[in-house]
Amino acid sequence: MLTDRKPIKIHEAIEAVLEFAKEGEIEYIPIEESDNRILKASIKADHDIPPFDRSPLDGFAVRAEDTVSASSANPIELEVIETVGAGGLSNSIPQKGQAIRIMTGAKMPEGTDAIVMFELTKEIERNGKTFVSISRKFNPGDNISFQGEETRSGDVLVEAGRQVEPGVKALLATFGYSKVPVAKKPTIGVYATGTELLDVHEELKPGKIRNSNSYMISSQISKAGAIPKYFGKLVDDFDRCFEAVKNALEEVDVLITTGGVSVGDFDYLPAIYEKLGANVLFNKVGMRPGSVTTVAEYNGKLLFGLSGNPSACFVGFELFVRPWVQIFLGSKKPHLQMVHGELKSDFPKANPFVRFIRSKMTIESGKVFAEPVGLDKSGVVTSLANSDALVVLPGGTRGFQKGDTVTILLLNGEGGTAIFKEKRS
Ligand SMILES: Nc1nc2c(c(=O)[nH]1)N[C@H]1C(S)=C(S)[C@@H](COP(=O)(O)OP(=O)(O)OC[C@H]3O[C@@H](n4cnc5c(N)ncnc54)[C@H](O)[C@@H]3O)O[C@H]1N2
Ligand code: MOO
Ligand SMILES: [Mg+2]
Repeated sequence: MLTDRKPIKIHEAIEAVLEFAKEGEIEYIPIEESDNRILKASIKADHDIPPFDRSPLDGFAVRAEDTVSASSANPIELEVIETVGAGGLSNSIPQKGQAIRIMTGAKMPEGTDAIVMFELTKEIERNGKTFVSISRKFNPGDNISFQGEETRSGDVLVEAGRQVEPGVKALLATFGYSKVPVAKKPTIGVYATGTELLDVHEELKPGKIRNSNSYMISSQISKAGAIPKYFGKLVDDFDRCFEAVKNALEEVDVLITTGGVSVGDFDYLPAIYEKLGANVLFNKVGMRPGSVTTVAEYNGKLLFGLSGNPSACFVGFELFVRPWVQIFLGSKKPHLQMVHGELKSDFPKANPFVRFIRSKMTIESGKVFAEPVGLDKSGVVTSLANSDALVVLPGGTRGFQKGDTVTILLLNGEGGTAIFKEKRS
């Protein structure tokens, strides 16, 4: 067993993984299924918005010149010759002294050049005809929503690499994208290793625990935008694990294993990588939790050997696997978003290595705070349910106090452009 492992820096490990990053192919999917997918092409306006001059009000389309002499002392009357609703078109061209009743969104009738809202008018019925009384002057162009005033044909409205959110979806629909060009999702295989693991439906037995990692990791894979393919759990048996890993690799873009990656007698992943002839990028990282995270490459495919300890497994995924997925999808912000904020409680433990503390982020009076949650050990699972951020405490430090400014990595949200880089180690 290889026990003299040399830890590398976190950013070096991330960079080593991203040497094997590649962008996936494009696929066209129905707009209804495009939520949260990443656009592979920018959205370009292929027509003006609005596409025609239209009324922004319910009222009357008039010839402005007819209103020149109108005042409250001297209102003018125009004959209403037609009514047009949104989606309809006028059939007549108003002549001097005539107007068209018009609704919001309807195309401006030919021959009219101003809109007067209902509230500024009075309607009069006389001799079977309808007239509208107007008591002020309107200028040509008053209250018209002009063609192209919002967007011109040819304008790029959303860049490739953006996620489809409700506002983006509105544009996709506006420009007729019934099929949306998005990045094809990579498939990421998951094997949980460990003779101690029970299935979720099984009763606890002495010495055994339920397998939580594969569910957690599958969920992290989906959240990162990829497709999880869970192959099952494996007992710690070299030959069975070797065959399983080798075969699974053929079916996926990336393979994650959890557990069996440290220096124990039954930690077989390092020997499996060796027998495979895989190129091990690193097998120890200067961080806690997740120090045993090992990444290997075989025929251009990455094998992530994440720790069996749930918190270490979680952090290993977020730091190393997530950016690979995000780049595959074409995201321009593949890393966890980094902010600075105030520590909400003391953290007295010394940190020989950089420490990622599961934390809850809050914003109070416009200031960012982070509060460590739960027990800070790599085997802990409960704190994960209550964290939405990782507080990063630098290595070589003797603990931190409430009120100290710290770096915080956000687990939710749109991601960031910068790779986390430790200042000291
Ligand atoms: N002599 C040393 N021992 C250990 C070292 C070391 O440097 N020297 N590192 C420790 C650290 S740090 C970690 S982290 C763990 C990593 O161990 P492995 O990745 O080999 O994982 P396992 O040994 O298989 O399991 C560790 C732990 O996690 C539990 N586990 C495993 N799989 C699951 C799962 N699917 N769901 C929930 N929990 C799981 C397992 O039962 C163990 O308790 O090594 C330390 N040892
Ligand atoms: O790899 Mo272990 O999680 O450092 O804590
Ligand atoms: Mg182990």
